[in-house]
Order: sequence, then C-alpha cells, then structure tokens
Amino acid sequence: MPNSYKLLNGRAIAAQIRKDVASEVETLKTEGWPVKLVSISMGDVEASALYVRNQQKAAEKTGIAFEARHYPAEIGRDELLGIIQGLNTDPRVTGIIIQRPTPKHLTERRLQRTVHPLKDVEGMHPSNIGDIVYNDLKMGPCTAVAAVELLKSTGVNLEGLEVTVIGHSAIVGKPIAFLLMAQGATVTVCHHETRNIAMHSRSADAVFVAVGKPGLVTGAMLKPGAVLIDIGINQIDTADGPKVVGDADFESCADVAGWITPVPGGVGPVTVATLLKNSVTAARLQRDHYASEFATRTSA
Ligand SMILES: NC(=O)C1=CN([C@@H]2O[C@H](COP(=O)(O)OP(=O)(O)OC[C@H]3O[C@@H](n4cnc5c(N)ncnc54)[C@H](OP(=O)(O)O)[C@@H]3O)[C@@H](O)[C@H]2O)C=CC1
Ligand SMILES: Nc1nc(=O)c2c([nH]1)NC[C@@H]1CN(c3ccc(C(=O)N[C@@H](CCC(=O)O)C(=O)O)cc3)C=[N+]21
Repeated sequence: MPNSYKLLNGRAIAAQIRKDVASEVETLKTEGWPVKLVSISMGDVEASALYVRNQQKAAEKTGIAFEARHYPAEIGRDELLGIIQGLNTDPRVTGIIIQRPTPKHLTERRLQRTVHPLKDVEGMHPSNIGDIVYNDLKMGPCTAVAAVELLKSTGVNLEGLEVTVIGHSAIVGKPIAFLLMAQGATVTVCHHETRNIAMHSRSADAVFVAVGKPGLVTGAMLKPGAVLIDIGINQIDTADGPKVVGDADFESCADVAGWITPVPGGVGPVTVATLLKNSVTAARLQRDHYASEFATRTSA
C-alpha cells in the first residue's frame, strides 16, 4: 500500500507571513519609516539570481521597496566595502542583503560584518548570528528560520524530538541545529566527513537536508513516518529543459516519509517571506534606536 505522506505547503505559509508583513509595512510607512531593502550580488550566479528575482516579486507584493544592485565579479574589495558603508549610513535604506556565493577575493564574512547589525536582514553579522547561541532571535538567518517553521507547521512536539541535520554551513545547517536545540530537540549534525549518514538519518523523527546535491537523501535513509525538510535548491538540466530540484529523491522519500517539503514550493518561498519579515523587524529596530537616541540628545 503506498504511504500517504503529507505535503508541507511552503507557498501557503509564505502567503500568510506576507500578509502580516504587508500590514506592518503600511504601519511603518505612516510612522515615517518606509521599508527599503537593497540586495547586492556579484558575478553571474544562477542560484542567487533566482533568489533575487523571487525577493523582488515578494517585496513588491508587500509594499517593500526593493533595489537589486549587481556588480561585476571583479569589483574591488575596498570599493564594495565603501558601497556597503554608504548604504549603512543612508537613512532611506532599512535593510541590506549580500547574496551568496561571493567571488573568492571578497570573503563572505568580511562583507557580512560590514553590514550594520540593525540593517542585517539575513542575521549574518557576527553579533546577530552569535545571539542564536543565547536563543535571542531578533533577525534569525532566513533559511534556517524558514526550515524550522515548516517543521513546526506539522504540529509535531519538538521537545525530545530526534532530529538529524545534513549539512553544517554557517548560514543554514548550523543555525538550524541551534534553533532546534533551543526548542528541546536532540540534534545530530552530519557533514561530508560523517561516515554513515544513513545510520543517523534512519533513527531521526525529522531530517533536514541542506547540502546542494540532488538525490542525496533517499527513502531507504528515512524512518517510516519521519518529517523530511528538503532545503536544497539545485538547478539541473533535464530532457524537458532546466528544472529546480532539492537534495532529496522525492519519489522514494515520499514513499516512506510522513511529511515532506516539495522543491519548488517548500522551504524556498518561506525563506523569501522570512527575509521580508526580518526587513520589517530591521526597520522597527532602527525606528526605536533613532527614537531613543533622539530622547537622549534632547534630554541632555
Ligand atoms: N531553500 C532556501 O531558501 C535555500 C536553499 N539553499 C540551498 O541549500 C543547499 C545548501 O546550501 P548552503 O548551506 O548554502 O551550502 P554550502 O555549500 O555552504 O554548504 C554545504 C554543506 O553540505 C555539506 N556537505 C557537502 N557534501 C556533503 C555530503 N556528501 N554529505 C553530507 N554533507 C555534505 C558541507 O559540509 P563540509 O563543509 O564539511 O564540506 C556543508 O556543510 C544548496 O542546494 C542551496 O542552494 C541555500 C540557502 C537558502
Ligand atoms: N545570502 C544568501 N542567502 C540565501 O539564502 C541564498 C543566497 N545568498 N544565495 C542563493 C541561495 C539560494 N536561495 C534561494 C531561496 C529561495 C528560492 C525560491 O524562492 N525558490 C522557489 C522558487 C523556485 C522556482 O522559481 O523554480 C521555490 O523553491 O519554490 C530559491 C533560492 C537562497 N540562497
């Protein structure tokens, strides 16, 4: 008998988040704080181009102004750092996102820590990413937050849940592990040195995969009824043209899993919506910061 898996609908969750964002954007505007997000990408990377297009569309739907800046891969480090610093001090810009991957001569971390923490809508400035250890989340890394939201949407109790995370990047895998630990899950993290990933994934109630390798997780690697959150977004060429697929072999996994995220339509749209939610938070934090600065100065 075929397994009756349940599909986790990322598009529906994203639409709900966008609805809340749109009303907050409107309120902030009436308070003199229009939300504006600036995206910076370098070189030609199809994966980030797709993300930027989707950010632009979603931002427009919620009333957030969006400016996509694109620079050649050869741009000098000091020039780019100067551009970011200019955006930090521009009061019209309330959020900045640096698209990955970055060219080799521009280390990602250097760029991330140049973005002002109050405009860091991806939560990757060291002071923001560091706060995740204390479970103090103002602006959490979008993909990690989105992936955990999808798990929560199943209604499963996270306390004591056995979870395996495959992939341990600073932007996705590691923050997922911290978010889950804070909710009481027991977390195992696998990476390219892990000897037997299947052993870990098969004993998990929920599996997160964020590696960038299509077909990495198969049904044989899952416990029956497990939740599978597929974060991978890989563009592959097929006989019918280019296609976006995740890191899981959907057919075999759907046979075994209890819940599964589709790609497209799973984590991706929720990531974009979370970025917009963080953009609202950033604008609110700047408004509050400005108000308290102003109060201090006028009372002095
Ligand atoms: N849905 C969304 O919104 C988003 C999707 N993505 C997608 O998620 C995937 C991962 O992205 P990202 O974290 O940025 O990628 P990175 O390349 O930064 O990290 C990949 C991770 O996978 C690990 N890894 C590599 N090979 C294996 C293997 N054979 N088995 C187990 N682990 C392995 C690496 O470990 P090690 O370092 O030890 O080699 C590393 O921790 C990509 O497909 C990306 O497009 C990314 C961001 C957002
Ligand atoms: N600093 C940074 N942060 C990122 O989070 C980041 C990045 N750089 N660079 C590129 C990758 C990739 N990524 C995507 C997120 C959502 C979709 C997305 O919206 N996907 C939709 C649509 C897919 C389609 O249109 O076919 C979906 O999965 O349904 C795609 C890709 C974020 N990344």
